[in-house]
Amino acid sequence: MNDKVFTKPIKKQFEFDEEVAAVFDDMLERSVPFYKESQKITEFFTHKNLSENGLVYDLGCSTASLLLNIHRKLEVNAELIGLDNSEAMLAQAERKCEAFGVDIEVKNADILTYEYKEADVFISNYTLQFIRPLVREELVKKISAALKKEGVFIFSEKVISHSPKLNKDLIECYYDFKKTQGYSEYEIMQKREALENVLVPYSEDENIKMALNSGFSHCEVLFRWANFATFIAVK
Ligand SMILES: C[S@@+](CC[C@H](N)C(=O)[O-])C[C@H]1O[C@@H](n2cnc3c(N)ncnc32)[C@H](O)[C@@H]1O
Ligand SMILES: O=C(O)C(=O)C[C@]1(C(=O)O)C=C[C@@H](O)C=C1
Repeated sequence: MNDKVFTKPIKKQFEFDEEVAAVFDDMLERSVPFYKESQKITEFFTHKNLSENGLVYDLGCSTASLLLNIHRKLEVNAELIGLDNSEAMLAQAERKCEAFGVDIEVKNADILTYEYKEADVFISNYTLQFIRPLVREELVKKISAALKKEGVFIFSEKVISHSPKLNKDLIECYYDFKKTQGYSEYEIMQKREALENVLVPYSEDENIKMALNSGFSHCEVLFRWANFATFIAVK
C-alpha cells in the first residue's frame, strides 16, 4: 500500500500505529535513501558474523523485512529474533513470515527492558533515534554486554551535523530526495512536525562515541548518504 499518511493535516506526534504499519514498507523504501542498499550491507555483515547455532536480534524489527532477507540466505542453523513494541507492526511481521512459511520469532517487547541471551549479532536499523537520549547509551551498553566476544552490532540512523550550515544543507538535500520519491512539500513538512522531539538524531561522531563508551572496541561507518548512516560496532 502507498504511504499517504501525511497528505492530511496531522493531529498527533508520529507513532508506529496501524495507519503507519499498513504502509510502512512503502514508507521506508521511499523515505530512507538507499534503504535496500543499507539492508544488503546489514545482511552481508550479519552472515559474516553468524556462527553455527548462533543468534541474531533485530531491535525494532517493524514488519520483519530485514529478518526475512537474512533468513533467505542463511547458510548456518541460526535463531532469528525480532523485537518491537508496536502490535500493528508485529501483526504485519507475522503475516509476512506466515506467507513466506518462515520460522522467525517476532516478539512484542520493549528493547530497553528485554532480557537478552548471548548473541552473535545485534541489528537495530533506524530505531535508536526513537529511544530517548537519556537511556540510549544504557541500551547500547546492554547490547554490548549480551554480545559474544568479537560479536557485532550493526545499526542505521538518521544523523545530524554540528556545523549549522552543513546541517541545513543536509536537510535540504534529504527533502529533495523525498520530493523525487513522490512526497509533496506539504507531506514533508507535516512529517517533519510530527517527528519533532520523537526522532532525535545524533551526529556520526556522537554515535561512534556512544558505541566506544558502551564496551565496543571499534566502531565505524559502513555506508553513508548525506544524513543517513549505517554503522558497525565490534565488541
Ligand atoms: C523506524 S522503525 C525501524 C525500521 C526497521 N528496522 C527497518 O529497517 O525496516 C522503528 C521501530 O522501532 C520500534 N520501537 C521504537 N521504540 C521501541 C522500544 N522501546 N521497544 C521496541 N520497539 C521499539 C517501533 O515500533 C518501530 O517499529
Ligand atoms: O521521513 C522522514 O523524515 C524520516 O526521517 C524517515 C524515517 C526514519 O529516518 O526513520 C522516519 C520515520 C519512519 O519510521 C521512517 C523513516
